[in-house]
Amino acid sequence: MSSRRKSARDRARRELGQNFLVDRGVVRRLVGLLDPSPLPIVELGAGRGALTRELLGTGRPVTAVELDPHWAGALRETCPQARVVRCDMLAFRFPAEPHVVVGNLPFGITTAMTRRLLALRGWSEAVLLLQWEVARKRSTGGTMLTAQWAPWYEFRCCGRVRASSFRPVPAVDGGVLKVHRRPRPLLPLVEVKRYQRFVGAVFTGRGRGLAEVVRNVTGHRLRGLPPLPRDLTAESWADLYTATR
Ligand SMILES: C[S@@+](CC[C@H](N)C(=O)[O-])C[C@H]1O[C@@H](n2cnc3c(N)ncnc32)[C@H](O)[C@@H]1O
Repeated sequence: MSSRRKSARDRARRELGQNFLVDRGVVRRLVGLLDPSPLPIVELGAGRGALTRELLGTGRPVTAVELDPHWAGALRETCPQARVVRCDMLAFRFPAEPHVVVGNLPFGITTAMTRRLLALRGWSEAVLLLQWEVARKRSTGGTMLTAQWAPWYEFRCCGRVRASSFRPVPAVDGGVLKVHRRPRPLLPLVEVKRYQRFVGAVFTGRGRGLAEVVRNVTGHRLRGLPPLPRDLTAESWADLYTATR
């Protein structure tokens, strides 16, 4: 490879968060986390196709989304059974029919992509490989984003992935976040905007402890609240919202 092409590849690797999975065990683990179903799979950031090949092995239709023209072209050759779409995952038009989502996401856009996914309606489960700390916090309700969607989704951390499982090796370990759309949401979807404003106000509100914050935000004096917003379960967020509307 010429040095010009090599430096263009190096730049893409950095700018597009190209840390490719090289551990087959991790690849199998990720695909094994999908619930058994015939639903088509959308893979976000397919890269060299380590996950794509394993996903195709399930026999389900696979759409592989990849922004880098080099790897999108290579995927068309190496994974001809997949539908390869070269585009930005943040602008990709997700299928209208039911599907599931899998992705080893580029670390730089994990929050933006997770936010976008949560606002979409067509998928039923997502298996996402993120930075370990992000996967851990999202699954424990410790982030505002998780709390804002908890009545409609279940978030579960499915373990850590060592940095040595990627090439090049990233600075931090990865973590697997599995998100399920709740078949029976804890609040009706029409409440989503109002509920999310409420959670935002509680997370950023003034006061010593959750009870005081809730009183400042809503005027309601409630007993028995845990000390911090992150201590609330999805059910308690929904109950708190209902009790203070
Ligand atoms: C962490 S790598 C994962 C690659 C492959 N799935 C694997 O596990 O080895 C992330 C991939 O997402 C691609 N990517 C980065 N930004 C993207 C974007 N905005 N839209 C689509 N793909 C993107 C990168 O080019 C890279 O191939």
